[in-house]
Amino acid sequence: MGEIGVADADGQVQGLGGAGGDEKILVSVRLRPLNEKESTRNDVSDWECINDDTVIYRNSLSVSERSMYPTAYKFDRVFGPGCSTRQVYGEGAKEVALSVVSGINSSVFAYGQTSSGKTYTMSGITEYTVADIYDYVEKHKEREFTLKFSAMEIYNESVRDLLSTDTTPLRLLDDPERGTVVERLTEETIRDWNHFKELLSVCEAQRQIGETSLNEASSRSHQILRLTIESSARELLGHYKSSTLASTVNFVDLAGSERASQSLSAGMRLKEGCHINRSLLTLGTVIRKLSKGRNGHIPFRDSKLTRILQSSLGGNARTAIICTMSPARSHVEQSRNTLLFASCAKEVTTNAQVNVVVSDKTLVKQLQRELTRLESELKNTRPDSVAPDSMAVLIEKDLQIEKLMKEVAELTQQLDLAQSQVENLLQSSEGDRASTPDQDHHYPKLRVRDSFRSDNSVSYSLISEDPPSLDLGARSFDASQCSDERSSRSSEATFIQFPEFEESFIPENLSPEDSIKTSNFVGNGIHEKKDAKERANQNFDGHWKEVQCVEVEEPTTKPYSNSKMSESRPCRFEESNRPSLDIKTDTLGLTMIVNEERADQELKSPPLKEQKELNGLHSTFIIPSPEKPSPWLLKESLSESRRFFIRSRSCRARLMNNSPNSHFEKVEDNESTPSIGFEKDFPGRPEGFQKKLPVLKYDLDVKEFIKKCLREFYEQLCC
Ligand SMILES: Nc1ncnc2c1ncn2[C@@H]1O[C@H](COP(=O)(O)OP(=O)(O)OP(=O)(O)O)[C@@H](O)[C@H]1O
Repeated sequence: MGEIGVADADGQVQGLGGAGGDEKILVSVRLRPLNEKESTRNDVSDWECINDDTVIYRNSLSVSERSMYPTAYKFDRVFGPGCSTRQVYGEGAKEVALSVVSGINSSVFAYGQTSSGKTYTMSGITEYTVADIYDYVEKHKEREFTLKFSAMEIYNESVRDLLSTDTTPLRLLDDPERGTVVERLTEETIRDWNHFKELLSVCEAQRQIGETSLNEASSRSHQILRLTIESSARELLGHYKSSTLASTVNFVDLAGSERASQSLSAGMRLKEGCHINRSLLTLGTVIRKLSKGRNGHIPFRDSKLTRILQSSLGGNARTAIICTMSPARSHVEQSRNTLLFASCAKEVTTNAQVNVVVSDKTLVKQLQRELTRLESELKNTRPDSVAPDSMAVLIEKDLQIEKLMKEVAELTQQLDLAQSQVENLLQSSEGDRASTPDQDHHYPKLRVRDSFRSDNSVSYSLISEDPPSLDLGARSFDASQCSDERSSRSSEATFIQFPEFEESFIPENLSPEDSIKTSNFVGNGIHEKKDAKERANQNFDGHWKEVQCVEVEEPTTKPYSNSKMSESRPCRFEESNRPSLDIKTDTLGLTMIVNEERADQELKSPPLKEQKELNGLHSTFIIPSPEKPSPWLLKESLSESRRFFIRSRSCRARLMNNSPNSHFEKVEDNESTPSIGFEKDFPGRPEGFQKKLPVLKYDLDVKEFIKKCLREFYEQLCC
């Protein structure tokens, strides 16, 4: 058999013999008639069953006895001397005993003093029960029953197998499911009624019986006859169609308590009596404690009797106790003790359950079904019920961090490259300037506000990766000429210095997006963050729309033989051999593409517009130096100072002082003209710029900002 389970009794099981659950032990009292010896002694009967449940002490009690002992005892059922054993069985044990056929454990006890009729009663109850079981089996052909019988006795606190000739004491084992188990206890399957009777005879023959003064065949041991019934449905119908019910009914014939003085025991009988009384005392203690509830320690293990009967006394069993007593006055004290025991037993509650035994095959099937169900639940609930756990969040965060780190690394690399380029350019520029005589300190300082910078920021320079090619038929512009020494050394020169204005005639409606392409753009130092983009967008158009031409009146002596300037259009420079194709100038890192038509349109613009543009440039982007007046503010004095802004053929703004020989540079319109790159035009690193570069911090915010600006500028400039 497989695992033993416990289930609540359902209707089917109840129909078989009774319901389980909490219930009190069924306690009955049986008075036997006075036996021959008692009658011989003229012993009188002081006990009488006045009704079915009450027994009274008829003899008059003294005053002291009345305060100590009650005169009436009430139980579930009392049986007088005239009641038969069948009646006792039928009314005091049958219901409990037959619960075994329903899968409920049950026990029937006989408790009383020696010679009170325990063996006499229990022998009858056992046979009646087995007979009724057989009768039940005969009436329930739909189920297949198996009856197994075992018998043991506890003699002098040793367990012995009554169905075996081996007198070796049996060990008691504790099974977590079945409770106390007697090891190697013989269990015989009852074939039929006769077989059962034979087994009973074997037990009777094996049991320790001795002669005492009170009983010629006194039982000197506690006998436990155990009948186990297993049943299963022949057809797999009903709730327990695939299960087997297994339960046990115990018929317990206890050894009788005795007084050594009364039983005249001595020697072996005295020893037997001591063990009997000790185990009965433990049984009484257990019953008394159980009657007060299950709190505290219950000394089941203090004797083998209570240990074996533990489940029957307070566990998974229905229990009926029949207390036998002699009505003789001579045994009144023993009878009171029996009634006291019965009174306590009446309060004990047991909790019987239907015992379902699952076969190994059925158990495997059940486990397989349960496994399938759990797997299905797991599959169904996983997508819905499992929320993103911490691991998923961490993985996502790690991926984000990794992505950001890559971006930061790229930006850092770009910044390093740009900074290196700037350093190279600055060194080159400084080298050129160091080799150039200080001849431009008289030039008016031209300041163009850096729209990308705040007042306290490092200049935001536009540089070209390659030296700008300025020789597209245009005159070159030497940046060193348009910046005086003081301004170039000024720590406040945090502005964009346009060394060249390759294309001044940019159509007014030409947006940077369609007119400017960048070959390289590197921000050297950025301290503006959030508003940089906005200001860049706002001012970018202004730079290239309004800073179209900065010119002053034409010098008296034209320095360019191949150029002519229009007097009526002072800002105009008409070039006969102006390139017919787009003018491409890599200036400040920006390549400006203006086609010829647009340039012509611009050239044909009315002077008023140009003046307006010039004013706009003046008011917005060209800030006169506080040290020196700007040429357009001192237009009248320009002739005197001989400072001019002239326009090259490529509309390059050119700043000239009054020393044509030293400041006018004639540039031939040929391809061989050495290009004056940014490295030459760059006036030198502003002091502020030099100071602030090292403090650039590539923290995440700056890099993110740089990345953002770069990306937007690229998108705007390249589209
Ligand atoms: N109800 C009864 N009607 C008639 N005779 C009875 C009844 N009960 C017991 N007897 C008789 O009393 C005698 C003793 O009975 P029994 O052996 O059953 O007592 P006991 O309690 O088992 O004693 P012990 O504890 O010593 O074994 C027997 O001869 C038995 O026939």
